[in-house]
Amino acid sequence: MPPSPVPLFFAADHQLQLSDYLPLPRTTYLQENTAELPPSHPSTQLPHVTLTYATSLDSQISLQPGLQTVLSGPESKAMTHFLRSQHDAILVGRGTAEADNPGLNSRFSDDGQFAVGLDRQPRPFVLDPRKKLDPSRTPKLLENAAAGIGRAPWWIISDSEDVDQTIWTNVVRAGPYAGSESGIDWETLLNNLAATGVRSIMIEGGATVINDLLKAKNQKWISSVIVTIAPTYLGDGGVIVSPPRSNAAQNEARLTQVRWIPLGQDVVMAGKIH
Ligand SMILES: NC(=O)C1=CN([C@@H]2O[C@H](COP(=O)(O)OP(=O)(O)OC[C@H]3O[C@@H](n4cnc5c(N)ncnc54)[C@H](O)[C@@H]3O)[C@@H](O)[C@H]2O)C=CC1
Ligand SMILES: Nc1nc(O)c(N)c(N[C@@H]2O[C@H](COP(=O)(O)O)[C@@H](O)[C@H]2O)n1
Repeated sequence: MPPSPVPLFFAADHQLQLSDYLPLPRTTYLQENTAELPPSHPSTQLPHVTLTYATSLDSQISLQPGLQTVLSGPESKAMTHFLRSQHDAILVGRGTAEADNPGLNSRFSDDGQFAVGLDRQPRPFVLDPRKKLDPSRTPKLLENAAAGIGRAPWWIISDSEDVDQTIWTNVVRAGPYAGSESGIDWETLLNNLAATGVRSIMIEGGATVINDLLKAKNQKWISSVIVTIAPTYLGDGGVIVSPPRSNAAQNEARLTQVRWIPLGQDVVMAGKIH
């Protein structure tokens, strides 16, 4: 089969334009053998958090709950894969894991030619505080890890869940969890992630995760926002990104240091939130 053409993202070296929004170059390595990791990380620094997703013009990230919807074109999708290679970890909510059966690995090298090696793959984390997800419903994550083209997934559950260590081997605690209204305590979670060696994490979704992180009280944990905007309206009934307002008089989340990068038919917007 002839090799597929190098996506425009790599050919045009848009990586440079994104560099202000990326974490520091990866220097640490999460090891597959967790026994080799120190019990807690000496640094108290929280990870760099990149919030990144693809949206329609009507602020929707999928056609309906539970349905995976292709929004990014090949160029912006390639950018997402580049971003994945720049982060230690990647996080999605249980809804996304169940709906999409995602791979969450990086499938391009920096020049777009090859898949990156395991040392550049992010660790996938699935946020599932009530431990409702059956790991067998996310076969791609497990297959990628078995094939050596992605890291083994870890699960994020609340403090109150019991864990059967024979099934739930790779677990990070999210602190207490009272329900989706209040969400999780991101500071606790980010501290716990840092303790496993995570220095940078990209958060891809879905809407429940994004809307919680964009709440006024949680925005401070976001280091940068990188959103792909696709030239399409999905219409009523989709999964909407729109955080709840805490103060009607104020814009809840105005981005600064904004940069727009056209990529194929899409535009990518990068910014900071504080
Ligand atoms: N276009 C894009 O870039 C993306 C689209 N999606 C789409 O989003 C949809 C899934 O979105 P949702 O249904 O909202 O599911 P979700 O992926 O946000 O997961 C919801 C579940 O995750 C947990 N959770 C999420 N946020 C939490 C928080 N702050 N605190 C505690 N627990 C939390 C809870 O168990 C909750 O039931 C799918 O259709 C998927 O295809 C997902 C990711 C990216
Ligand atoms: N960047 C982007 N564009 C879209 O159009 C999307 N639907 C998504 N979805 C996210 O990517 C995950 C799928 O990843 P794999 O290709 O299976 O590795 C999906 O779960 C969403 O997080 N992203």
